Amino acid sequence: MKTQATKSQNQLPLPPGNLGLPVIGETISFLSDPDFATKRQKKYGNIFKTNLFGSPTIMMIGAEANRFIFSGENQNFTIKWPETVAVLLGPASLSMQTGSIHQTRRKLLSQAFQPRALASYTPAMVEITNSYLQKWANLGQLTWYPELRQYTFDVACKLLVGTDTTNDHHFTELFEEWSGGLFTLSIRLPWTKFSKALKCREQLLTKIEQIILQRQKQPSSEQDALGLLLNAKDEDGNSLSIDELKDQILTLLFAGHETLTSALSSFCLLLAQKPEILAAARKEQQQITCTDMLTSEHLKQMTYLDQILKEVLRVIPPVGGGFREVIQSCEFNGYRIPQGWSLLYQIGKTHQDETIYKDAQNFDPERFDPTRAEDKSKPFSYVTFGGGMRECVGKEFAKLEMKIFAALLLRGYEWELVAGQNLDLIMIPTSQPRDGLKVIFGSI
Ligand code: HEM
Repeated sequence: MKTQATKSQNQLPLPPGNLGLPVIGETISFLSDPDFATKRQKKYGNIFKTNLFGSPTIMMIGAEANRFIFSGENQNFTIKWPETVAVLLGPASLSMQTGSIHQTRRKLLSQAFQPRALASYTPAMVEITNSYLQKWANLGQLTWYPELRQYTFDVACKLLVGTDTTNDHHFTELFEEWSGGLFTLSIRLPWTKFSKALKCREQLLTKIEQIILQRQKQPSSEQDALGLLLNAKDEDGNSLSIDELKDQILTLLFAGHETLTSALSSFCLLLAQKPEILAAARKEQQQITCTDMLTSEHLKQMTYLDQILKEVLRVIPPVGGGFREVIQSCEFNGYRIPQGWSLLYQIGKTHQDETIYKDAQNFDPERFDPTRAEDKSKPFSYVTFGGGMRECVGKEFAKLEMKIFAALLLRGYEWELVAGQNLDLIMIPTSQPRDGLKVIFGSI
C-alpha cells in the first residue's frame, strides 16, 4: 500500500515556483524584500517552491496548509531551522529538540507558564512596567524600540531566571548582535553577521553560566524556568547537563524578549495611527476602577483591550513563519512534497486571507468581538503563536506582559509619533520599525 502511495506521489507535480541561483537560491530576496511572499503568492498561489538558506523549500500559506503542517509533526515533518538559527540557538534548545526529549522538556518548561505561575509574576511585571513608563515620561522624547527591548529583557531576566539586569545594557546589546546573525548566510568570515553573532553566543553563554552557578550556590524557592530546569531529571534520573541548561536559558531569554519587543512596539505604533481606537481603549480603562495595584482581576475586565492586542498580533505578527523539514514524502492539494525539502508556513500571509478576515488590511479590533470572532470560522487561521505540538510555550506569558504594559500605558500616559521618521517595517528576525519608533512621550 505504502509503495503504491509513494509511486503515485512521485507522479505528482512539484508546486510552481523558482529555485533561483545555485546554492543561495532566492535567499537574498527573501531577506531583503518584505513583499517576497506576496509577490510569489500573486504569481503562483498559496503554495510555491523556492530555495532558501541552501535548501529547496516549499512555502505554504493559509489555514489548511497550517493544519496540514501542524498535524503532520514528527510523522511527515520535523523542526528544521536554517543552519545559522540552529547553530546560534544551540542543539539543546527546546526549539531544536525533537521526539520524546522535546516532549519532556516542553512539559517541564510549561510549568513556568501555568496560570498560578503567571499570577505570581503579575506584581513584578507591574512594578517594572511602571518604572519604565515613569522613566520615559521623564525623557519626554525617545526612540522607543531599544527602550522596549531593555524593558522586555529586564522582565524576562527577572521572572524567568531571577536576575536583575536593570543596568546591564551589555547583556541586551549582546543579544541584539546575536539575533542579527540568526537569518543570514552561513559564512564564517570575521566580518559576517553570522561570525559576529557566534562570538556573542559564546559571551552570552558565559553570562548565563554565571547566572546558573549563582543560583546553584544560593538555591531559591522560586519555581521560575531556571528553578524548574535545575530541579529536573533526565530520562536516566540525572540532572540536566550544564550545556543543556545554557542552551535552554539562552532560548527562553531570547524568545522571551525579542518577540515581545516587536509586539509592544506594533501596539504603540498602530494605536498612535488610530486615534478613535486609542480613545475607545482609554474609555474602557476609565471604566475599570483601580485604586491600588493593577491585579489579575482588573486585567480580566479589559475585554476590548484583549481584542486590540489580538488584532495587533494579526496585522503585524512578530514571527513571520516556521521552518520544517519533510521526513516523509507526502501530498498537499495535488502537489508532491518531497522528503528532504524544507517547508515554511507563513503567519503574516495567513492573517491576510480575505475569506476569513473582512478588509484584512484594515486594523479593526472589532473583528474579534465574540459576535464576529472571525478567526473562529476556520481552525488555524490565526497562528501568531504557531500551532500543534510546537505552539509557542510562552504564549500566556507574552499575552500577560502585553496586557499589563498596554493597560498601564493607556491609563497614565500619552505618546505621539515624531514626524519625518521611516515607519516601514523590517521583517526579519522579528518585525520592527526601521527608524526604531521615535515618539514624544508624557504623563496624561
Ligand atoms: C508575542 C510574543 C510571541 C510570539 C509572537 C511568539 C511566537 C512563536 C511562534 C510562532 C512559535 C512557533 C514556531 C514554530 O512553529 O516552529 C514559538 C515557539 C516558541 N516560543 Fe514563542 N512567541 C512569543 C513569545 C514567547 C515568550 C514570551 C517565550 C518564553 C518566555 C517564548 C518561547 C518560545 C519557545 C521556547 C518556543 C519553541 C517551542 C517548541 O519548539 O516547542 N515565546 N513562538
